Amino acid sequence: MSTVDKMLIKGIRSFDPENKNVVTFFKPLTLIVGPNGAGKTTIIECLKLSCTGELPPNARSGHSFIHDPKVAGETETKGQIKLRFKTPAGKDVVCIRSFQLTQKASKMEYKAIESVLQTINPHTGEKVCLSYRCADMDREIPALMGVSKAILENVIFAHQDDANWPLQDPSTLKKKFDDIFSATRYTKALELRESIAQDQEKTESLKNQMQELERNIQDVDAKIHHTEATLKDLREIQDQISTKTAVRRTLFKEQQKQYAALAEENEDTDEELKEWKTKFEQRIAILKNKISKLEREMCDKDSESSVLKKAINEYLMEIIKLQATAEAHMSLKDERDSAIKKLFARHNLGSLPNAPFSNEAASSLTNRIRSRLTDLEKDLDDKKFTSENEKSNELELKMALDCYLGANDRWKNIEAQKQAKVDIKSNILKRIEEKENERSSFERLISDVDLSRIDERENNMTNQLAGREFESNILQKQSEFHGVEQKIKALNREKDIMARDSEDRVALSFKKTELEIHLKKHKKIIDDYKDKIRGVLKGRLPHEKDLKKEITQALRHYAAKNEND
Ligand SMILES: Nc1ncnc2c1ncn2[C@@H]1O[C@H](COP(=O)(O)OP(=O)(O)OP(=O)(O)O)[C@@H](O)[C@H]1O
Repeated sequence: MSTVDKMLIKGIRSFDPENKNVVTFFKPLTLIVGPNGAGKTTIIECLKLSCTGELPPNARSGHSFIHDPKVAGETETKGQIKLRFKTPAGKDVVCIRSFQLTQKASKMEYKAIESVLQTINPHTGEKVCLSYRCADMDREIPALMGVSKAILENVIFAHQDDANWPLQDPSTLKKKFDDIFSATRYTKALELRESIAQDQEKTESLKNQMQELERNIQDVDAKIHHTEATLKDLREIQDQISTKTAVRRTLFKEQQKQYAALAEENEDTDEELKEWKTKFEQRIAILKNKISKLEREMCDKDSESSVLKKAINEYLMEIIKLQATAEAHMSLKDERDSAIKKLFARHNLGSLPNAPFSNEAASSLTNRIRSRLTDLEKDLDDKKFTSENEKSNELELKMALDCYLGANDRWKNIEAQKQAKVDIKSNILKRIEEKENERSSFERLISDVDLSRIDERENNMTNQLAGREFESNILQKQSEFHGVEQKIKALNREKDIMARDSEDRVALSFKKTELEIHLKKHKKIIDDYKDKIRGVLKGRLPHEKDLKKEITQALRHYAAKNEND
């Protein structure tokens, strides 16, 4: 069962818009007691409005339901109802509805501002706020409470002004009852149920029909497949028949033709025909042999013809080449003739026969040209001789010119050097002049200085210096310095001696280690020899002074033994 826990009222009827007025509802019963005009009816009205969204009958479309702004001394009042209830499942839900009443110039304006539902997320424990349109909220809360809106409105939170609704006209009363008992919905549900049942029946029968049809379709499909396969086979057979018929027809036609071609009907016996057949076959074999032989011959002829074709081509190429050389020869001949003509014309060598010249004519003309050429060469040699003389003169002239040019260059160089030296000299003279000017200026400055005063100051200074006994101090410091130098020298000598000592010590330590190594080696050698002697003298080691004697005895003994052996 759904229960209402708490309600907050602000700015509704006589409830102050500034203060939060909270009403807590107790179980199993809450009594609301108060004087007239205290606000009891307002609490019920707020409960009803929260749950159903329905304003009370006397609210004048909300204008008189919200706290009057005139009473509050404002132009606008805001009202709020916050209702906390538990759903039948025990879930806490808070429903918040806010309103606003504004005093405009001529009239009041009522507005429902917002409708919010607050729930608590069971997983996180956080508040979840959902904003709703008023109409949606009015449907949502009765659904959450599990009580119909008509019961909430007309039974649970029935307003005192509407308390006589059971006495209203029958149509209104019926409607209310229908709403309360959800009669229309019930009839609708019944109708719906009936129609669903009918639909289900129809669906069942349709399903059955469908299954039957599917089965039929499957049968038909199978039949179609079977028929298709048969049809395919029949088509193949039909194709085969048509080809066979065509073959038969052609064969028949051929037979007919052969039959028509026969002059007369052969009346030979089978044996004769067989003999004729063998002969025919032999003849065919001979003919085949001939054909193959002819084919081979044809091949040979083909190869021969290809060789000949190649040769023809080569000859043709040669002919073309020869034609080209003949043409070139003719053009050379023309050139020769024109050259002869030109030479004859240039050197006035006489008359010429008509062109083209024959080879003999050309050679005689060439001889004439050659003789003319030899004459010209002779002339040339003569002229060359005279020109050589001229050349020697030219050479002399050239040498003289070269000498002149060289001398001219040298003169120019010397001139340039001379000019440079003149410039340097003028610079030096300038600097000398400047230095002389400087000197004269310094001399003038010195002449301006008072020499007598400077001398006097110098004398004073020397006197002061003499009074301070610098000389004796310098001598003393010099002797001290000498003494320190002596000490340093002595220390250096000592240092050298110590360095030499340390070197000697290092060398000594090296020698000691060497000595130890030698001693060890020596001892080892002695031990080895002692072992050997023990081995020879059967484990006996004689005293050092008898050692030599014993060894010589042993050696002799061994030598004698060896000789005897
Ligand atoms: N719009 C309004 N603004 C301010 N106050 C209003 C408004 N409308 C009604 N009131 C005041 O609210 C009070 C009405 O309260 P309500 O009728 O709830 O009281 P009650 O306790 O039910 O009284 P009763 O016992 O007579 O039924 C009145 O005092 C009325 O003057």
